[in-house]
This record gives sequence, C-alpha cells and structure tokens, in this order.
Amino acid sequence: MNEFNEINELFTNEWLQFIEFTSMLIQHILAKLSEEDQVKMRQLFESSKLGKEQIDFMLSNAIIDEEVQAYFEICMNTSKAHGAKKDLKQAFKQLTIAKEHDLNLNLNEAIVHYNKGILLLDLNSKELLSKILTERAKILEQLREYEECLIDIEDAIKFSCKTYPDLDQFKKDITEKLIGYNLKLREEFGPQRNRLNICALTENKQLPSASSLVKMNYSPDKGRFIQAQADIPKGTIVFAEEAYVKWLKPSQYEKFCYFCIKKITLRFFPCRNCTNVRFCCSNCEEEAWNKYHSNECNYLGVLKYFSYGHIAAQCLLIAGIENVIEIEKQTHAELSKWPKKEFKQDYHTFASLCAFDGDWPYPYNFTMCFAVLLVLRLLEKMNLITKQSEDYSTIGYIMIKLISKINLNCYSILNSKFRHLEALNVVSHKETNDGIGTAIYLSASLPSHSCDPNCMKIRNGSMLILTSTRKVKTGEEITITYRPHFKNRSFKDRQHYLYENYSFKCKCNACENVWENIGYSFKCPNCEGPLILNSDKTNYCVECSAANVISYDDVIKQYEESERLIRESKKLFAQNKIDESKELLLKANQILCSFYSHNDQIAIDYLLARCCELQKNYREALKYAKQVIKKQENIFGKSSLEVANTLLLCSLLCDRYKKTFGGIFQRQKRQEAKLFREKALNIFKCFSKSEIRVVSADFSHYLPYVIHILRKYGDEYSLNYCKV
Ligand SMILES: C[S@@+](CC[C@H](N)C(=O)[O-])C[C@H]1O[C@@H](n2cnc3c(N)ncnc32)[C@H](O)[C@@H]1O
Repeated sequence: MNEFNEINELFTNEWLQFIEFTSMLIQHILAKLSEEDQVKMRQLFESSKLGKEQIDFMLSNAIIDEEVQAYFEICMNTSKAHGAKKDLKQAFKQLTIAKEHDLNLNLNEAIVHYNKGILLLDLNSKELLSKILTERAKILEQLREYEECLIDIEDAIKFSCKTYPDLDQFKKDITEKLIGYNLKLREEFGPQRNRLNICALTENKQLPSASSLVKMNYSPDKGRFIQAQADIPKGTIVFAEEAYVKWLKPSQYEKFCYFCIKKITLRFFPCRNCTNVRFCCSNCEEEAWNKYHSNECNYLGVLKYFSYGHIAAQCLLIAGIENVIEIEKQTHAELSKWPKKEFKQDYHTFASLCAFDGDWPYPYNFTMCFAVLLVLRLLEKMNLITKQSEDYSTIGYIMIKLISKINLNCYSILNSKFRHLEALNVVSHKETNDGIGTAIYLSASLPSHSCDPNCMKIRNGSMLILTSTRKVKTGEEITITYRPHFKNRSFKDRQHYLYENYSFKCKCNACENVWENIGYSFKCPNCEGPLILNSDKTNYCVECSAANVISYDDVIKQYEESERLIRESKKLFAQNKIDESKELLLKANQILCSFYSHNDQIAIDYLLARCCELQKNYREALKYAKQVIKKQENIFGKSSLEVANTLLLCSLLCDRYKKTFGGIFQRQKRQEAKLFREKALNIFKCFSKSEIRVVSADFSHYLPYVIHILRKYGDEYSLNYCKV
C-alpha cells in the first residue's frame, strides 16, 4: 500500500489521483485473483457496460473486498491526520490576535484572524459566537463592506439568546448605510452594478423554474425536449433554476460557500462540526447540514477523492436512501413512458432523468465501480445501510445509475457568473475550463443540444439561467449547446465529440444540414475557398471539394507562431513599446491572412487599433476598428454585443479624430460618431430585457467610454456591464 501514499503526494487534483490510483489497483488486484476470476474480471470491465454484474462481482469477491477496505482505511487515516478540529483554546488565541490588529487599525489582518478564530470555535457556545460575529461586523463596517457586515449582524442576532437593542440599532444603521452606498454606486455606475437580478421563475406548472412560455414535449428521436408554446422574444429568461445537487471541488472548499457556491470574499460562516468547508451565512450552513452535510461531514476527507461518487452520495442523502430504493424500483419500468404527466421537483424527477448510454472506457469503469464500493462502505459507517441488507447491492447499482445520470446531465459551475464564453456571446477557438464544481438541474436537464442554439447559459453561483439569444417562434425547440458550436468545430468534430461524451448522434439543424464554420476555416490552396480542418487531421474544401490538400501539422505550426507573436506584442504593449508591438502584430496578421476570420484576427485588429490610437493616428485606428466590425458580423452576427462594443469604439475614435480637424471635417466626423453610436445603442436595446450587457475582455480598456455613452444616451436599463 505504500505506493498509494506516494500517489497521494503526487497529485493535487483528487479525482485524477483517484483514477490513477484505481488504474494501478486493477493490476494489483488482477495479480492476486485466481485465473478464473482474472478472466471474468477482465471480461466484465473490458467489454460490457457498467452495471449490476460488475457491482455483484466486486461485492462477492473477498480479495477485492479486502482492497476496498484497505484503501478506505488509508483515506480515513489520512483525512484524520490532516483535518483540523474545533479547538477553543486555539480559537481564543486567534481572537486575541484579531483584537490586537483591530486596535492597531490593521483591519484586514484582524478579519483574517477573526475568521481563523470563528472556524475553530465551538458553535454551541452561541453567546460567544454572537459576540464575535458582532466584533467582526464592526470591522467590516469600518472597511465599508456593508453587505458582508449585515450578514454578520443578522447571524449575531440569530445566535444571541438575549435581545440586544444595540444589535437591532446596529442593523438599522448598516442597512441605511448600505442603501446610501448602493445609491452612490448607482449614481456612479448605473443600476445593478455587476448583478444579475433574477428570481426563480415559478409560473410554469409542468416545469418548475421554467417560464410559462415553454412546455415539455417528446419525440422518439431525442426523448423529452423543451418547446416554445408562444413566441419568445430575444433576451427572455426561459429557465432560472437552483441546482438540485451542487458539488464543490475540494480545491475550492476555502473559496466558495459549500452550499450556494457564492464566492467567499472577506468573511464566512463555519461548519458547526468541521473546519474543512465554509459557508456564506448561517442559513446556508443550516440547509447543507440538514440536507446532507450532517451525514457526510466526518467523511469529507474520504469522499473528496471520489468526485462523481461523492455527487451520487449527495443525491442519495438529499433524497433519503429508502425513498430512493422505493422510487427507483417503480420508475425503472416507467422510463420508457415519456413524457411524464407530472414534473415534480423531487427525487422521482431525478430518477427519471436520462442516463448516459455509452460505454465507459476501461479502466474508467473500474474507477467508477470502485468509487461506488467505497461510498457503500461510507454509508455503512454512517449507519444508513448494513452489509447484510438485501438492498446493499441494489444501492450500489442505483449509484452506478446515478453516476450515469450525473454524467449526462451535469452542468459545470463556473468561477464567475459572466466568465463563461457563451455569456459573452463569443465562440472561442480554444475552450476554457474554469469549473469549480458540478450541478444537476432537474428542469434545465431537458433542453436538447444544438450546434446552433437559440438559448445561452448564464451561471450565478449555483443558479442556472437560460436566456434566448434570438427570437424563438411558437413550436420551435428550445436548445442550448452541450459544448460544440458550429462556429467553433467542424461537422465531423461536433458529431465525434457528442457521441464520445453523450453517446448520441446529433440531429440538430446545423448537423442535419452539415453546416461548416466558414468563418473559422482556412484558405484552400486550390481555389481559396473555405477549407475545413478536422481534429483527426483530415481536411476538405467546401467550395471545390478537394480533400486533404494541406498538412494539418504545417497549419498548426503557422498558427502557433502567430499566437506567439501576439503574446510577445502584448508584452511589448504593456511596456509601452507601441512601435515594436505594432510591428509584431503586423507580422502575425500576415500569417493569419491565409486563414479566414479567426477570433485571433479580431484580437490583432483590436490591438492594432489601440496602438494607432496611442500614436494618435486615428484614421488608421478607425480602419482597424472597422475591420473588426466586419469580422465580428461574420462570426457573431450583425446585431451581436461584440459588434455593438466595436461600434462604440468607432464612435470614440471619430470623436477623437474630429478634434484634429477644423470646420466641415469636424462636423462630418461628429456626424459619423453619432451614426456609430446610434447603431450600437440600437443593438444594446435588444438586449435590455435580458439585463445582460457584457463588455468583452478585449474591450475592457474602453469601458469608461461605454459607461459614458450608455449613461448619456442609453435607456435606464442599458447599463449593466461586467469587467472580464
Ligand atoms: C440531457 S438529455 C436531454 C433530455 C432528454 N432528451 C430526456 O428525454 O431526458 C440528453 C439526451 O437528449 C437527447 N438529445 C439531446 N440533444 C440531441 C440532439 N441534438 N440530437 C439527438 N439527440 C439529442 C440524447 O438522447 C441525449 O442523450
């Protein structure tokens, strides 16, 4: 078992570590099994689908049982060795340091030590907790962090057994300050700075958290899907749903609320039992505790290795094991009878979610099975099941099904509510992965995928919002993208990705019509037509149908060189070496000339416009900005936010340009600036209902100008931006 400890040290990502570990373990186990069992195990895990058979085999084999137990104990001992415990003495030590910092006006340091102290405090000492929360609130007040301060005061009032008129007054004062402060922000930045003000929709009786404009329907091709039952204007919220299960990556335990996944900034509320996880307030702590954390709390050190296994365990705990067994037995037969008449937000619904139907590759399926056995062991420890129970292996099997459902229906929870590229309406060549957790939504699991979707996802903590990105007509299907978009992957790559990851052959409109992304293609050496590149290195020209006419590796090499040049030029730009930066950009531009409209070309033109602007060469800056518009129209559409942003940039450049002229030219440029501005505002207005106007990263430099324009000319709602 020593080698396993080494692996523990090697990996920072628990799940990767676990996969690596189980891959190694399978060899270890095979070597110990009888020849007959070796053959059986190989067959079970190398060829057939994961299910009851594998679970039963693993449960009935004494050697495997021993290995499971041995690993389980290692995890338990490791987590015991590393986990800090509540310690009143240490807590007081921290609180004393905090007080000293407070007296010396080192307010941020004081908060750090209050946090450390509160984490170690026994929450049963309610009066003490209330007193310390009040002290922390006072510091937060001095830091003008009124929202955070108010949460502490409310918790202080909640935990205090006595009535404190002082606390009530404190709450009143801070509430007033907060209103005043928000009004000030509103004056400076417009309404609702950085905030997406969306309440869960409750109008739809069939689908909780969906708008009444949609309903569920069924087709033999796709199963259940969501359909518009009235015309839906662009920018309408069709789903706003809280996650049924939300799982935070262990590496994020200290950074986000373990229950609602809100970012922890200055302060947090601790778990009543452990020092592993943090909450944004006592209400979240209470809810998590009541729903699942009371059971799993002491075993987080073990569970954190199992990722999907942990999420499945949380599903079981939230739903209640007996309930799950009962309902799973009933619904198993019902799955073929879609659509359901009723759609209740209970475990019944979760059980009826579609499951991943493909084959998990070996030894990944062994990893999953092993995780399930470990969770079963944990459930025993929690006194929720016994090994003697006839349902023991059934729960194992249910867990496998749960994992398959999670695999197919899960959404990533992203670090920032606006960071997701889709929210920027940008389809990027390179995909980013800044997931901090995983969530399951019951209603929002139903929309189908399309490579040309009509809705986009926006995350706000663990809340998922789907909004329409164009007008959706009555009867049309509501679609989102499961990742591939016809603007960033070839038809072949899209089909491959969806089959590999979700086990279905995509039948969306874009795929049925074999749409290729011309905007991302390369130039065919024969006819200069759009040449489509697939990730398996094949390529073909849409215009002359020539196949495999270029070397994939050569193109990628050139592309990487252009990327390097852009990187270097950005560095030079940051050092204020504008001429040198421009030179590299022009070189990169030359390389990318043999490609069609890439995002990278847009980035280059943006930077060139910026260089020219700093050189006060507004005419050339305007030329590059106009080139950006053309490419953006090509990629994102004429009325996209990207185009609107660049139109505003053009208007800014015209304004500056005009100052270098006199008389008639000045008037002409003023007129031009106005035209650009009006076009931009018209686009922004279309997005105003969705309350989302995002300024993309490339554009952040012009943010003050955007704010200025929107405040001066936009409607009341057209300013809700986010720096990214
Ligand atoms: C997350 S579920 C969507 C809800 C599912 N249709 C149901 O009945 O529960 C994903 C499954 O829907 C079907 N599906 C979704 N988008 C599809 C598409 N573009 N083409 C074909 N099938 C699709 C596939 O069976 C896929 O495995």
